[in-house]
Amino acid sequence: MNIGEISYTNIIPLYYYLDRERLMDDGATITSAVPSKVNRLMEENKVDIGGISSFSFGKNADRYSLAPDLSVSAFGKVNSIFLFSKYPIEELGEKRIALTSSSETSVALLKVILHHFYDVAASFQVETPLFDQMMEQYDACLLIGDDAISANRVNRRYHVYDLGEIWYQQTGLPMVFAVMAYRKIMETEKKDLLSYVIKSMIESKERCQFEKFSPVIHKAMQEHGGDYAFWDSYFNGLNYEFNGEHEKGLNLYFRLANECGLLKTIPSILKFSYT
Ligand SMILES: C=C(O[C@@H]1C=C(C(=O)O)C=C[C@H]1O)C(=O)O
Repeated sequence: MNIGEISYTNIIPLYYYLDRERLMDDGATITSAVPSKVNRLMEENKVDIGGISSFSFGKNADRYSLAPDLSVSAFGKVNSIFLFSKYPIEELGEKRIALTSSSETSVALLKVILHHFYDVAASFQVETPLFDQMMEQYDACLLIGDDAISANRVNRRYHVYDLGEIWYQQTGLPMVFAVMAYRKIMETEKKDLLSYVIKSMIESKERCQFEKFSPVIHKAMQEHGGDYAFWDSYFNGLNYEFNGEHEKGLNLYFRLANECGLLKTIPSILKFSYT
């Protein structure tokens, strides 16, 4: 079984306390990459379970299932998914926007937000997430994860919009950026290991929450700089659950993405076949 791990700080709590040695002994491997790559590996059957973009789950809901009680979500500001813009968001009609190649959820979310909430038709181009280059060549750019955090630290020039905040203001629902999904076939092929992995991720999350994210905050400080208070507020602003509110938020996101032509069908999802 190959486990996909998103290489961004925001998802660390779900993986932090995994017993990697035991997983290796049980024949599991872990592949770490940016969300768009984990999504692709799972589509190609090279990853069997992993944190993936919720949008990618929506595209593949016929052959994926959701692991219970796990997500990367926000009820409001997410603090790492930003649109940086030379113009106020209302004025982005006919402007050119660079989109990070690392994301699927936020790329579709930006299109949903501009179309449904601002009635703005911009043009989009996917680019490597390099802030300065993107802003040299475009009117605005979308960055996520650690790239967005670094860019926001240095930015003094551009308007900054937090997509989690806009979504929450407009809908009153949480935005689910990543889900923990697995290929349905794992339920028959690797049932025991699948149960163990999901249980371990839930335990890892709960232990991080119990410790108020302290060890994870130190890890983030070492890897990315920034002080304790910054990362403390970052992790506390994220939400790692998946309950009825998340399900409502995700269903609305899928419906609006379908109305924009981004999703062919509205996936009927969220029936956990694993318990
Ligand atoms: C909160 C975040 O959520 C991420 C956003 C994703 C996306 O846009 O596809 C995918 C996985 C999440 O880890 C972030 O990266 O800042």
